[in-house]
Amino acid sequence: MSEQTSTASVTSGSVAAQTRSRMLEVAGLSAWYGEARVLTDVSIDVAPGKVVTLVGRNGAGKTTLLRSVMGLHRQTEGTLTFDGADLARRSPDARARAGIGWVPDDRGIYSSLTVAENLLLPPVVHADAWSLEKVYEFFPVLHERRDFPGTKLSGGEQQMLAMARVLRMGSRLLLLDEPSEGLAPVIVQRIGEIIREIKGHGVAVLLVEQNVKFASTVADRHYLLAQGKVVEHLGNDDFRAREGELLTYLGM
Ligand SMILES: Nc1ncnc2c1ncn2[C@@H]1O[C@H](COP(=O)(O)OP(=O)(O)OP(=O)(O)O)[C@@H](O)[C@H]1O
Repeated sequence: MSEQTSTASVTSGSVAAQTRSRMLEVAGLSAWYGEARVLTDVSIDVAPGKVVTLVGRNGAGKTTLLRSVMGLHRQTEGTLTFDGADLARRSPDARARAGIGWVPDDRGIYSSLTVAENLLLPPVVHADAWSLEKVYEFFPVLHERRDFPGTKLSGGEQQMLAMARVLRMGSRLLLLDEPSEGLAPVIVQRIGEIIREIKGHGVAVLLVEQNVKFASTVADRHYLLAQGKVVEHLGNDDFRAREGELLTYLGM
């Protein structure tokens, strides 16, 4: 898949032509680390209740894109809007208050705190915040483990806790960085079910994922990143149809 042909299919693809309601809109985003440009003119969008993935090889720029949306990476150009409001000058805290929830790849669980304390520590930042009861109803395993310290949780439980924590804060857009990484297949399947259920609550998800099979079970659309550029934009049916090609391209 050469970058040239791929770019052509972006502009001619049916997905690009669709009109979608946009919760998050990233337009013409470029990002640098010092002199090194790692994102070039990236434009993506995510609608409420939809899951959109960023797929690409290591170093393609996926995490930098998520961090730029959260305001954790600031050496950028381009526009970022959330619910129609410009995010550019807002701090990560202000973006969280607007309803963007960051779930890092290391999950960021406080190991010395219990599950309940991890859930209750961050402030509720938005009126759409899930109550603790709703969180426990949705994630029964967190209720069972509510008095366990973070250190005693499995990787899958930590991932659920990290997602639950931002839902309790009131996030309406979850930024998930490789949620399936390092988890057993059966747990990955459960995380997939949770992501699909979250959609039903109107929550949007922007998901960085290298696991193409997993991505195809949860997502509505996919952006393929290569060397900091969007080289493909595919609906999930096209993504599934081209799964073999994409796996080869990703070196999997
Ligand atoms: N703190 C940093 N300083 C300098 N360069 C960085 C830094 N973080 C990432 N990079 C570089 O930016 C590019 C994009 O990295 P990024 O982590 O966004 O990619 P990725 O697609 O998420 O890959 P991975 O899955 O390996 O994290 C890579 O070339 C990486 O080496």
